[in-house]
Amino acid sequence: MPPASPPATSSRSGLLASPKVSSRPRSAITPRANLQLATPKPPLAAHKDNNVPDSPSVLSPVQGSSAKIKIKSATTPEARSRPLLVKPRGVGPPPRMRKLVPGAGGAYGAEEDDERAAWNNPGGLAYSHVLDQMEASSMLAPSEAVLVSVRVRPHNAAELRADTASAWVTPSYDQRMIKLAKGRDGNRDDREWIFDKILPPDTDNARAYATSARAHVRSAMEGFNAVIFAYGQTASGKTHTLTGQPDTPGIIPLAISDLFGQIRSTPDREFLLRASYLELYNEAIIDLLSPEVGKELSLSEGRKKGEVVINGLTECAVRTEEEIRRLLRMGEERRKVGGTDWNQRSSRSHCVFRIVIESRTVADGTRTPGRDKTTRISTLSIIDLAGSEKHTSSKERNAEGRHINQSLLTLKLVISKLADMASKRNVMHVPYRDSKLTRLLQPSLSGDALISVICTISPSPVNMAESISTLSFAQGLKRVLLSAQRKEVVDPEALIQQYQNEIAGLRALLQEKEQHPSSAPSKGGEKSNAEMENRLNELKSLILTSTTIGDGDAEAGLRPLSPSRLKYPQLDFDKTSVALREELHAAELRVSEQEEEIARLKAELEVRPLNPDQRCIELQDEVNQLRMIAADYERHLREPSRKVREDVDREWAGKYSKLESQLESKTIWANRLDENVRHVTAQKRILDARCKDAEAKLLAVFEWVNAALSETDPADDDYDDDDDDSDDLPALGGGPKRNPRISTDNDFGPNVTAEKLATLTLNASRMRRSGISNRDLQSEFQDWFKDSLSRPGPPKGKLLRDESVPVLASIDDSDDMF
Ligand SMILES: Nc1ncnc2c1ncn2[C@@H]1O[C@H](COP(=O)(O)OP(=O)(O)OP(=O)(O)O)[C@@H](O)[C@H]1O
Repeated sequence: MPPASPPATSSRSGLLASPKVSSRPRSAITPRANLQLATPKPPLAAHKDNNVPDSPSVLSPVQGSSAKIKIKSATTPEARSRPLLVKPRGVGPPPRMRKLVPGAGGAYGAEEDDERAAWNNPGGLAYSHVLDQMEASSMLAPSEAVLVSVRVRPHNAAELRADTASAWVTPSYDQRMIKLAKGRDGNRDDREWIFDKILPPDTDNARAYATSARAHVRSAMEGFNAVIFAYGQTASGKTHTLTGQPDTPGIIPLAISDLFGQIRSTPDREFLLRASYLELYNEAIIDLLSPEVGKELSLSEGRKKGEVVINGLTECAVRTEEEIRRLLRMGEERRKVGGTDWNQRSSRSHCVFRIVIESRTVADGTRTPGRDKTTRISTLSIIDLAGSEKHTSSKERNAEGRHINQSLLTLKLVISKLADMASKRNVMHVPYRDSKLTRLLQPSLSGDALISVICTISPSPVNMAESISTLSFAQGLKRVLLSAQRKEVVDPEALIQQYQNEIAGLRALLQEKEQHPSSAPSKGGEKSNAEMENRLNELKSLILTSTTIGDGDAEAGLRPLSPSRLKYPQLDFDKTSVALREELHAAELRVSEQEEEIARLKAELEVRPLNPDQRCIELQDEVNQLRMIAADYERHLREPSRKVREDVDREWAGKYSKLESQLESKTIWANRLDENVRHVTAQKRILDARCKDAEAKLLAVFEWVNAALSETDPADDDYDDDDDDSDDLPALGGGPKRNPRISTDNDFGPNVTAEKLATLTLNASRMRRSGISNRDLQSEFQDWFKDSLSRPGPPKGKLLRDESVPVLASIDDSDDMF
């Protein structure tokens, strides 16, 4: 069964200050830290452990210490205001004796001067340790100063291509100093910076946690508000440091593990943990754990001066590491990241991961409250600031960048004002309200929390200006004064106290019901036993003690450093036990199936003949038989198909030849038709010409006849030679009476003979004599003539070879119409 998701409470909560839970009246939820400080705060020992990063908590107060509640710095105000840029002249070797020793891959340098170190440190004490002791007087007490570390990331691939040299070095005589390496021209900017820790590029996240965060995490368990944040230009390694990767978990996952480890090793206290996660994107506060994705939250003033309340922030009570990790993953999926010109996954917002820790004493590891009635309430806040950045090629990124730069600028200003205040300079106003980031950080920056800042810088000379800017910000931070105090309150409304009260009430009720099962429900109301038991179990599970936290969690807490994790990097150690159990079950099923299969195969093998040669022969036979069958099958398979194909071929060949002969005769027909068309066209042309000729001739004939008629006057005796009708004919072809206008030559064509003309003329004269006028005669004659012309002649075509194709005989040129 999957573990129940952690209960979420929506609260009006002050970030980095006193936790608030909305279920309680606002007046009751503010821990009265200033009123009820019970346990004195002992001096913290961070500086002693500077060179032993893996040692236990360095800021945890020693139990039972009788030191003052608020630790004052051993230094004078003058010492506090002294700049932290300390150059240990007179201690370090003279510059000419130092030589630059490239770090791994030449990426980072460290100056080495063994001779000088031996000379200066005859006892063999680590040089930096000597310096630690020397510097101690000029440093603020850790409880009052911000712990500032500088982490130089390794060169990335692009930087390595451009220039493998690091812009920064840490001299071997002072592991807390960082300074600029010699430039290409051999010159060097002489500036040096000293911080609490310098983490060179080869530092892994586990070491970064041990040196820069563990003390703060453990202090938070002890009841001090603690803030850890990463600051640096974009792509300098803030997210890598805080979140990390599955194989190199960052400060947040390591802190979670550490918290649970601490609970395990503190049998005299019980704890209640609540987690929240928010981001500050373009000046809007977004709740990353709210069921309503992208829920925007508002800020308001708390009741105390400088207190800031985030209204409606979701806080989830968590029981196991896995639950917190799940919440973290959820928040990380929701937070705004985007590709920029410098970082493929750049954080586009400031993110705050926060755990509220409540704890109380218990007697001997039991749930019985101890004699101390106070509840410690503290907040551990881990903040991944978005990186300052230059103008990018994306519009959206530029808008985000403006907001990021603006809020970081305000943060710088606030820090510088606070540093001035610490130096007793007259500061009228600290501009917390100029950005939401500084408003959120106000309670911590104004001194209510232990602060550790990891400033990340790039090793590349290209980013030198930004790195120097980061270092000066870090320097300002070192001058800020803190006055964190343990938050121990006698608060009946502390959540852990409320839960304990409810647990006690439920237990009493259940006991009463057990003793008097028949009695009417009294204080328990309508709740059934089962409901009460469920609630009781839920509450019990939320209150964590060394006995309720399983070893698994504790082991998981040290995952990053565990040998198993190192040995099996491919394994997902973050899986829930339920998921792992399911996987195990599935794997077991598969194993049992495979075992069955193995058994079956074994049985089969046993009944097989053991002689391998025999088996080979058998198999060879089988193969041969199969080959024969296949060949036969192929033969039979091919036979019918061949026949079918032949039939089809034959059928199509017949069709083809028939169509071909049809095509041939059609072609002949078409050719002849074409020939005839051409022939007819030619004949038509001849006929047209002849018609024209005939018409011309006809006209000539008309003219001639008309002329003959007009010359043949019936009254003229000259024409009437005898009584014979023939006398009526005009004299043609010459004669004494012939009209001279009438040509005697036959120029009407060979067919219009003189006889024909004579007949015509005779007819005409006969008609005239019978009283027909000249005009009528002429028209009559014309009709006759036309009639004779239009009378159809005999068909002149004849059919050749094919009956359907008439082939016309040529018109005989001699075949005149007349
Ligand atoms: N110490 C380191 N060791 C190995 N890789 C690192 C280290 N620091 C950073 N990187 C790599 O450099 C790249 C940029 O780092 P990261 O995203 O942490 O930068 P950032 O400062 O959070 O940037 P931004 O402000 O844009 O979010 C990442 O690919 C990261 O894995």
